[in-house]
Amino acid sequence: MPRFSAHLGYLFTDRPLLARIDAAAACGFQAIEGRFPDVPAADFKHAVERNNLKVLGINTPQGGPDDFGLGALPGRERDWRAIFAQTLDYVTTVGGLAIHCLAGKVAPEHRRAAETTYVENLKWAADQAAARNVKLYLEPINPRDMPNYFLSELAHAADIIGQVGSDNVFIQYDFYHMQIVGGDLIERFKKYQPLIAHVQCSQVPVRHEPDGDGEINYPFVFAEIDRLGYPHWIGAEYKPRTATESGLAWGAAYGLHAPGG
Ligand SMILES: O=C(O)[C@H](O)C(=O)CO
Ligand SMILES: [Mg+2]
Repeated sequence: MPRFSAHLGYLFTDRPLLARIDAAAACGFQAIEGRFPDVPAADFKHAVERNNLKVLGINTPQGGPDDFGLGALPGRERDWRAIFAQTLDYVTTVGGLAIHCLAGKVAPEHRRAAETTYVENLKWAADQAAARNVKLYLEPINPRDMPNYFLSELAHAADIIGQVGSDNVFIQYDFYHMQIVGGDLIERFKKYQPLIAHVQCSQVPVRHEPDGDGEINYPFVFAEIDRLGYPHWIGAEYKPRTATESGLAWGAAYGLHAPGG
């Protein structure tokens, strides 16, 4: 049976972060994930515990306003180590499982250097994380939404993981990005399944609820990955059409509901 986690960077965004945690639990989510939190870790932990939720992955901070992560940025290695250490401390304090290592945006002429930087940064980070029982996730993000983002291809993510050579680095397979960059969602999921430790969902072309209004047949996708033995969570990472609570019909079969429903 598919299990869903609420991505707090996308759902319930009409309220502050700690109230989003309460709202996710009230709607039947049993786990949360998201961007680097803008509240102290102790407050986050308290909100998670009072709602009996699991914390899955947290992103590394984005860096400066023009960055989308620092993991692959040549010359920013010290900054990367600092934000990674900050994220690892946060994740372990709140009992989280993983860190999504944002790669950052890289101009075409710097991609070769960026590859070396990303691999070396991840080797260092994978050791740090493994020592504290935290996994690392890499997520290919489509270049239509995020031009110049270093990691947009699934095969590239798998290749980077091979170069890092750690058994603590995995793919975060977001069906939204995967549909835009290549489609063939289930065959590619099967091919890389041993490396996939988390998936996320939203509709295409508009990134809204994973319901019937779009390119992806989610009831089929959810049933199929379940049949294939996918044991991990599915992150609900979409932009609700209106209030998050009024758009949960897609999740009724999986225990999601409006508060009190
Ligand atoms: O944009 C995405 O799909 C990533 O999952 C993310 O968390 C970036 O903030
Ligand atoms: Mg995603």
